[in-house]
Amino acid sequence: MNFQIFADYETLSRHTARHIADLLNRKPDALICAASGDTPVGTYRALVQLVKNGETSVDRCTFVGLDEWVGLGPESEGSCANYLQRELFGPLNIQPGQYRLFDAKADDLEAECEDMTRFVDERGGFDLILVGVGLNGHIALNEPGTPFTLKAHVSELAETTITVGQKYFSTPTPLTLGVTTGLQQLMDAREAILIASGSKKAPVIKTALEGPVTEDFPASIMQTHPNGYVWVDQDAAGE
Ligand SMILES: N[C@@H]1[C@@H](O)[C@H](O)[C@@H](COP(=O)(O)O)O[C@@H]1O
Repeated sequence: MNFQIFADYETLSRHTARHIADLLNRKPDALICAASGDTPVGTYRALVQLVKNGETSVDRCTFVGLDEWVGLGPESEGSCANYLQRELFGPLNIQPGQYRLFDAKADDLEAECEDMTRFVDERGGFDLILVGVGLNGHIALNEPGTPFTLKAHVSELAETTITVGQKYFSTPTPLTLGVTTGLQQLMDAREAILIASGSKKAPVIKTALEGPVTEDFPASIMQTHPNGYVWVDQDAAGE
């Protein structure tokens, strides 16, 4: 695993965007799993800049949304779909045929997860998965205690996730379940990048990197990824 500390959020974001651009230049039809959340905003903005400058192209790649709140769709401001459209697909002019998002309003969520897993498997797995980390150590919506061996699945949200998740919504929103990419898919991805920023994430990063590798702290799985990168800013490296 590669651990690097960057001076600030801007530098971290530019470095991560550059890494994605390098992958796209090597493999223009790459399959990329993209997180939502506050952390990757800077990375996506930097990537948009690189594309605008002609340093890379997203014309042939495919994106998969990392996770979604069950019951919410793109019309909901706090949904992952809305976020990815706003921060990534819109600014990059990504066409509808170039991405697959969880349908978290599907009647049969298990079938939706199986379908998502099939979509990824049929394309040979992820070339790159970009994730953030929750305050309880979750990756995507893989909460503490989730087996490392799961692919896409329905997850019962932890209390912290429900509380912290309110920051994405302007009015209180009931959240109970999620649909999420599984940690087996993160392990199977040819590259996995976890980014974190800010002092709130410092204890999380310490436990993820120095604690035992355990399903009780999902982010610890990064220690075992053969091409895993944990990139943080100074504040997130504080502990
Ligand atoms: N489900 C999302 C994760 O995919 C995200 O990476 C994490 C951190 O979010 P943020 O970057 O806003 O701190 O928590 C959320 O609950």
